[in-house]
Amino acid sequence: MTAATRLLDEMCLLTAQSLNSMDTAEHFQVVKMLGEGSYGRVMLAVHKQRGTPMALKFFPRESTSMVSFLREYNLSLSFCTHPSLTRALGIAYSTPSHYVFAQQASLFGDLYDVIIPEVGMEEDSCQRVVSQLCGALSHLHSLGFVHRDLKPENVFLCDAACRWVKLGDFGMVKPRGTKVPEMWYSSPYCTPEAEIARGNVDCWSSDKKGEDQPKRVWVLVEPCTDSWALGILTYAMLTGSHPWSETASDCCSYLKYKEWFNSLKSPEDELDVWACGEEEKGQKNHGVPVAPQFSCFTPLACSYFQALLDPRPKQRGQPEDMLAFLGADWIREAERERLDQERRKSRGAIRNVKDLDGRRER
Ligand SMILES: Nc1ncnc2c1ncn2[C@@H]1O[C@H](COP(=O)(O)OP(=O)(O)OP(=O)(O)O)[C@@H](O)[C@H]1O
Repeated sequence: MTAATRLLDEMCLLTAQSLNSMDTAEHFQVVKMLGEGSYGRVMLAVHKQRGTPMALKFFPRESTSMVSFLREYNLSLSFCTHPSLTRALGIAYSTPSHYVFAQQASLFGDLYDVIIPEVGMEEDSCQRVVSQLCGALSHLHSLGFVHRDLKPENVFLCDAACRWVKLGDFGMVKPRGTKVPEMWYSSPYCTPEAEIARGNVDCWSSDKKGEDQPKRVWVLVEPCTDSWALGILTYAMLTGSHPWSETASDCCSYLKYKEWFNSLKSPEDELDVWACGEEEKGQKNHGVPVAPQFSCFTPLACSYFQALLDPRPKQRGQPEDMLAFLGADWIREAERERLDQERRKSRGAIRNVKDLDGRRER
């Protein structure tokens, strides 16, 4: 346990004693909804006396434990001091139906809104986001916390061009080394190591009555979970799609990726492969061509993805190491022209969809 995680526990105990009940309308004018997730609704509000804008996050009391509410609030208040982390504002209270805390409001939506399906976003913007997220994650990791829920919906925008973004939603954050039950879910964001908990034959055991029960697999929380998610999120930003539909040993596109990954046996091999020409590459790469879903990327970007999307958790690259990959091209020139054209075409179409439907479904 780090000093920071001990302090977080202490602060939760102290704030539990001083959480007041309050009527939102007494102090705030609620302006509009900023977003909604599975745990809470977030409203833009203005302080009635001071005029200060803020995001109020409402957690229904019937489905939220006070402990998890206080952990999210105190973590955001005291440890999210990095400019790319969403900080709480020192206001927390309860109403008869909700627990509520106030956070800095990001007024330009979240990353989900700017990633155009099958097209992605501009490479420059993507690299700006990666650079900021590397800082935000490194900050959390250095304090001993792991975010565990990095995805487009949790990256909030402070301007339209992603010059300033903030990672938010700290509901899944856990101290590094905490024992948690491993969960597999059908998503590319799920790490390969979670497949052990997929409900496959190996994971089932018989209970006393001889009936099959899913066997819980306990694992330790590690920062490499965030590294994996950063790799998938970067792919989504650059292409508007995912490299595979689920990280599972029976998913064809994931298998193709693994075959390509395994063909690069050593770091020296890897450098050799990226240094040589297109034709040579197939041979040097032990005859395994680049996995098709990565063929639009430059060698530099391929190395970036292979570092973060390493199926071996212990060898996976850390966010702070990824800064070295920024600044040069990630998308091959021919592919970039096609994506630019698509982006110009789809801008109007996306606006129409949003105008008609409001917020897209998650
Ligand atoms: N501080 C903020 N400023 C602006 N928008 C925000 C802020 N916090 C949240 N949002 C918006 O509200 C949405 C839901 O918020 P959040 O992810 O915190 O809720 P959640 O219920 O914990 O979500 P999840 O289902 O991902 O766990 C976000 O995707 C974002 O669009």
